[in-house]
Amino acid sequence: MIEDRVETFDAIIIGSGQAGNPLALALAKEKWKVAIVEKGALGGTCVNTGCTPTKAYVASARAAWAISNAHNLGIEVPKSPKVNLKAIKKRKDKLVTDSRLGIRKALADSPQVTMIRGTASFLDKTRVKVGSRVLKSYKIFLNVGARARIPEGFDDVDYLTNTSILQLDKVTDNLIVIGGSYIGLEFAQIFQRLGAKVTILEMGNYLISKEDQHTSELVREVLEKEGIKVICGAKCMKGKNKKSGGITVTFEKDGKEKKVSGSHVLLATGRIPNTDLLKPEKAGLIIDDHGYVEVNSKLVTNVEGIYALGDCNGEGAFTHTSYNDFEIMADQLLGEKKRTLDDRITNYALYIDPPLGRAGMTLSQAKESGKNLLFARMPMSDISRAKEKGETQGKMEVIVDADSEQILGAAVFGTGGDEIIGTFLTTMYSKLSYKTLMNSVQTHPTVTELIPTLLQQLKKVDH
Ligand SMILES: Cc1cc2nc3c(=O)[nH]c(=O)nc-3n(C[C@H](O)[C@H](O)[C@H](O)COP(=O)(O)OP(=O)(O)OC[C@H]3O[C@@H](n4cnc5c(N)ncnc54)[C@H](O)[C@@H]3O)c2cc1C
Ligand SMILES: NC(=O)c1ccc[n+]([C@@H]2O[C@H](COP(=O)([O-])OP(=O)(O)OC[C@H]3O[C@@H](n4cnc5c(N)ncnc54)[C@H](O)[C@@H]3O)[C@@H](O)[C@H]2O)c1
Repeated sequence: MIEDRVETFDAIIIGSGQAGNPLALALAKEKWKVAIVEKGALGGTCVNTGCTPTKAYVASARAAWAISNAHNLGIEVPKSPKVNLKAIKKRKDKLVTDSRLGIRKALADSPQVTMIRGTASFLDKTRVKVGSRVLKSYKIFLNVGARARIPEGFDDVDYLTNTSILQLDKVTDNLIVIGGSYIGLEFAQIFQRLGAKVTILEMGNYLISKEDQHTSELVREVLEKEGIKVICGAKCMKGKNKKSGGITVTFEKDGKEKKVSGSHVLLATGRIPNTDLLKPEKAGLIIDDHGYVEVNSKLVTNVEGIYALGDCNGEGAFTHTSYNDFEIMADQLLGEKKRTLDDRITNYALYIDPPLGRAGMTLSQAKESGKNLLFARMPMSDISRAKEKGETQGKMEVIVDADSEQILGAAVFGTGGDEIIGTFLTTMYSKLSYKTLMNSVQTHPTVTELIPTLLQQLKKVDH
């Protein structure tokens, strides 16, 4: 009888991602008996195939770029740098392994936590199957993340994804990147800087289409200046392995069929949530058309006792949003029950170099809100610190609600943009008037010291 074999827990967590691990530890600390189920490597996407490895590669690519461009700062480098992808990968693998081992140790050190390896799927709304084991709980937390979406027409091709490209130990000759958004642009610049010839094919008319067109055009300029070929309005239809090696991609542009060939192709065409593996219908869970589990602002699904956190709930697709889901969940279960998704202000960075830091609304989104707006923009080329560094590409801009005086959104695309954006974000979370920031004295010489100057230039926006 199945009931004889059932193992019962106070909580079952499916997925050892950016929300699952801290939640397991927080619940265990309060003496809950917790099972955490993981089918792959501990730490999920961020640690193994996402943020950590890509940002390690961004650092190596930046070093290669700095050496190639050192003559601009008066340093003569005798010959072009030699890139050793094996060594770059080894450094990345150590960072990943250290992080993974840290998670394994933290979970193993907690006697209240049982780690179960395998793929979990629902039997019903309180029971989950993992191999031959059956687990039961009245509280089940889904943190199953997402995987690369493979578009139709590429099934029979030797394509790369964010996972397999990180296993290469030789830089590709010609890399075709399909998808001009976060994943595509970061890998495109990494590989171009490491010595590959890169072509980006993007279906939309602009790169990173979630941003304002002005930002998108500046990003394109930066990438093209480094030698990356960008083709927008290119819907990729299929790929074909060439007999002589390499791959040909067929795409449609302006109603015409075109082809481009390369030694490798990276599919960066979005992500699909791993909810299909859960057999969610057996628990009666509502899954939307894109595969996300629907949740309310407290992360509760339509089924009592089942919660969804991280990328799989469609409420954010970043490590910090997944971790914030953990914080909300912990507060709802163990704390003051005050934190919800409604408190979160959108923010992220695109880690090309220079990075794009973003907080809150874009200008187009702000215009759609119907509010009275103030807006200011300043090119990085006006900023002393950027000139001194010889890194003057990009801009800084801010949008303010003219009535409440609160900052609605900001973008810092330029040297240090991923860190500087935090100044705007903190002001937004503090609900301060922009004038507080405008009247602050910032350290010289920094890019941040120009934020007060930027705010002095705010002008009314005509809708
Ligand atoms: C290339 C790349 C770069 C990125 N860079 C950044 C960045 O710089 N900054 C940033 O904020 N975000 C970045 N992200 C996004 C970030 O990695 C994710 O948003 C983050 O990892 C949150 O994921 P999660 O917690 O929802 O789940 P994940 O970390 O994806 O974990 C889900 C886990 O669940 C497991 N699982 C799935 N189904 C089952 C099942 N049925 N049974 C058992 N286990 C299961 C999976 O194996 C996985 O380990 C990047 C993503 C990619 C792909
Ligand atoms: N810096 C970061 O924080 C970071 C970095 C990487 C990834 N991420 C996360 O990962 C998520 C996924 O990123 P992503 O870039 O894969 O997905 P995305 O959904 O943002 O972009 C996919 C792109 O592929 C294009 N595309 C789709 N099919 C195509 C086709 N057939 N031909 C040509 N173009 C096509 C789309 O138009 C789109 O621009 C992001 O939402 C982000 O949250 C974050």
